[in-house]
Amino acid sequence: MTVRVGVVGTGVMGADHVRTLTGGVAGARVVAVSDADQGRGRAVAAEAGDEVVFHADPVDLIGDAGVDAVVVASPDHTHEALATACVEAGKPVLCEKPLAATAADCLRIVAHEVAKGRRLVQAGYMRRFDPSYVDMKRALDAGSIGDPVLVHCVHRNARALHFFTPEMPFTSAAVHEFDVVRWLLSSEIVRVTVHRTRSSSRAAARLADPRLLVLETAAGVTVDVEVFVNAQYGYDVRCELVGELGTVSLALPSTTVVRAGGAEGVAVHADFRTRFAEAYRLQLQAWVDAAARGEACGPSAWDGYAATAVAEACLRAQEDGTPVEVELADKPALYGT
Ligand SMILES: NC(=O)C1=CN([C@@H]2O[C@H](COP(=O)(O)OP(=O)(O)OC[C@H]3O[C@@H](n4cnc5c(N)ncnc54)[C@H](O)[C@@H]3O)[C@@H](O)[C@H]2O)C=CC1
Ligand SMILES: O=C1[C@@H](O)[C@H](O)[C@@H](O)[C@H](O)[C@H]1O
Repeated sequence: MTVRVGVVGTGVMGADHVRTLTGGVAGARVVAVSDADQGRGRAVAAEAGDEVVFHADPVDLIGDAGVDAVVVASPDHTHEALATACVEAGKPVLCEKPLAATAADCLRIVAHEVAKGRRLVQAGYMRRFDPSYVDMKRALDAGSIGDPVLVHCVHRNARALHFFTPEMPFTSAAVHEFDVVRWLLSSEIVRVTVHRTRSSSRAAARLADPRLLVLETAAGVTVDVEVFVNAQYGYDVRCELVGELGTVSLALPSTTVVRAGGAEGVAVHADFRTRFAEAYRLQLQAWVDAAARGEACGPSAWDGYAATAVAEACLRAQEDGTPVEVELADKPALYGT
């Protein structure tokens, strides 16, 4: 079966997903796109193929009988309404992270899905499909490093995007760490502390950057996260799990090492699109395969809610630097124990 996919939002990520679905994912065909910017949307549609339909209104794309499943890659504040419309239409949706702009918005998506009685939403936390994170989890679950005690994370961007607000280092960047740590450790994050340091002179006026976060999980593991969205030199994501018997880390994301001019080195990625290209592809492939089976896989709407709830706890914690508890709603049975 070929899954006919509609993509809402054809900016940086949406256009990337259209290209990946067209050239790197088996069993899928992009049949429709939508974007508030008609020129951009129509250009991406034309590039994807003559038969790709452009819908000016994303709700029309979701309702299109020729669309089996939807990717939502429009801005965060649009996610709740669009993901909910997909659930109402009974169509699988891969919704870019964060699942929605606030934890309350995420929880409303969860409530719609629970009322529908089946999982239709996959949150776009693609690191769960990244081969090196997958290997880390495999090593941990196999007992190779013993029980985990600490995790060290680094999340650096070369430059914050023009639309970055002071909240976004938590709600848009570190939210990836919140998701991947919950998944790696199979444990909820229950408490957060946000440490300020001197801000980089390269940060925008209202942006405190970098930040150091300390997370505590229900199982008592402590996690530190450096989030630095104006690190200048490139895109750099690191993670090391420390266990009672050893450690496991992400390897340098490079296939070659260059030795020249008396130095040895690897290239640093410019942004997430190249660093996580294979993760985005594997995420889409898993989503398409699950949609063809009438199932859902990967991070759920509940996972999307939990990650954003941690981000909101960080926003409260930054006010005076004291630890803040993460309050989660009761987890519906649809999402397991
Ligand atoms: N998983 C990941 O690593 C990444 C995820 N993202 C997420 O992807 C989403 C999109 O981000 P970018 O592509 O960077 O943004 P972008 O600004 O490049 O693209 C967004 C597109 O959505 C369109 N749009 C705005 N409102 C719309 C609406 N109501 N309906 C349809 N189209 C609409 C805009 O015209 C624009 O073309 C965000 O939620 C962001 O957080 C972004 C970067 C990386
Ligand atoms: O989701 C993403 C961006 O929105 C965010 O701005 C970056 O910091 C992340 O690394 C990237 O994966």
